[in-house]
Amino acid sequence: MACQRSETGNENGFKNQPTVVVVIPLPAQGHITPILHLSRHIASYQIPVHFVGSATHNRQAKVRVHGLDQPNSTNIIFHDLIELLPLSFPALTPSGMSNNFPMHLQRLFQALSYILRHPVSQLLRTLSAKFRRVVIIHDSLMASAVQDVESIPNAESYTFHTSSAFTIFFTIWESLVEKPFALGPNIPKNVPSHKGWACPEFDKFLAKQYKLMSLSSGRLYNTCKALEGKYMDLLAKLPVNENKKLYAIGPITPLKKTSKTSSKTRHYSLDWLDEQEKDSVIYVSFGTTISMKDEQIRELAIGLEKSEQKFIWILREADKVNIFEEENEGGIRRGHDQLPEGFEDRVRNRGIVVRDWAPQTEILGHPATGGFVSHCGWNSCIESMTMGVPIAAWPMHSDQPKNSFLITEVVRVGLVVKDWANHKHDQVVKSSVVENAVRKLMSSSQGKEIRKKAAELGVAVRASTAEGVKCLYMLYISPYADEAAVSSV
Ligand SMILES: O=c1ccn([C@@H]2O[C@H](COP(=O)(O)OP(=O)(O)O[C@H]3O[C@H](CO)[C@@H](O)[C@H](O)[C@H]3O)[C@@H](O)[C@H]2O)c(=O)[nH]1
Repeated sequence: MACQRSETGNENGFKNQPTVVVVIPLPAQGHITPILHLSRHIASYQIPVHFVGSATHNRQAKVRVHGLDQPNSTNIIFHDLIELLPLSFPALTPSGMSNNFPMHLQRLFQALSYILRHPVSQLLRTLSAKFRRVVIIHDSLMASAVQDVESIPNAESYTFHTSSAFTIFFTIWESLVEKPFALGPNIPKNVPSHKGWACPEFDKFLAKQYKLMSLSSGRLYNTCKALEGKYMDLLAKLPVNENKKLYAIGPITPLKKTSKTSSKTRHYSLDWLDEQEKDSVIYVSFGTTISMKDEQIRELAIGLEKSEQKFIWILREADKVNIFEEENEGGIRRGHDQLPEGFEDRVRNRGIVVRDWAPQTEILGHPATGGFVSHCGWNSCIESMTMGVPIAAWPMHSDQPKNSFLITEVVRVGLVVKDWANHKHDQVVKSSVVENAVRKLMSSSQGKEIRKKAAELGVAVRASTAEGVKCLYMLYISPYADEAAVSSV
């Protein structure tokens, strides 16, 4: 390796190193998690990583990541660039979009992407005086915060996309009035449109960030060729990506095998899974931006009960702007009122409802987990596909309908809970629909076929980790490493 490991793990210990990396996540869990995993990968090359955010969101990153105590984590230096969030973030008035869209986070995104610009710029200047090369990796929605990169000669920025290549390609494609080329015969034509799945304010913000992305030297995607090679090729052909380097660096999810040995820190859901048969449990979770209506929670509970399948259900509120505020308690729902009376007693031997932060990747990696009811946030999708677990897709907003289409119609490792093309977004999904979807995935011959396909895809996706690692290696080390070192990775 070209770089030496620092003994101290602090900034001063890296003075003689050629490269430093600065990462800037969007302040939402679905964006913080992948950029933190990416930071750990980079840090494992003995490159210092400066992780930038508000004090609140940096704390959130550290509290919720599973396994930050790995040795290379000492190479990650957190910068609380603003102490406390200086503004209050009331929800914007919804204007005709899906009820599920996280409007309260939208105001936070807008504010932070601008507030961070000045302190980020100062940090970059300090680092540029100490290191030969400053590499900035920013979330695709935080381009505003890094726009001063242009004025720093030894700095270059890369855009990190946290959604699928498929969704990003079709979102851009949809927005192009004049199509720059024809789509081939094997490219689906009936991909769900973005319209109605977000909100006009978000679309305006997205357009602004995408415009500023022209300043970056390349794009990083949390995907791999085995999964989305075709869509990476299409992205490369888009005019917006002309002269840009595109890297499929995924999967960046840690490929941690679930250990059977119990420990004090091990989550109780994993101990419960140890008692269950292989592929017998369905995991139910809707990420960190969705609060279901009480009526929907009841229908889901009845559907799970009637399906007679074993389950782990993560029942949480959407994250608020500050997850540590007392009234939010990190998304934990207070009381059990939303569940049908006696529900938890009746399902005691075959289901558990989890209200705290669950170790999702370990649950998905457990041999007893045989299916996943998911909203199709991209992290959940790629974590599930990496672990070879099939998905019952229940998209709610933003990129989720397109991700769901990719899972169910393109790579075919899942089935839809509901036909969303003909469904009002805020309409309650009935218990019978949930029951049928869960049964189909867990105990029908069609479900068995899908599970087999998901297991095969999992093997290919896990094998791609080496390819993703090579991409990262070339991105961060190659200007200073010899060819032999590059090809040996
Ligand atoms: O108890 C929990 C709940 C969630 N997670 C993790 O939290 C992340 C959630 O991410 P994701 O599945 O992508 O869902 P969201 O939180 O909804 O993600 C937002 O960000 C994603 C990435 O851009 C988008 O694809 C989604 O639509 C958007 O809602 C995943 O890594 C999960 O493993 C846990 O570890 N434990």
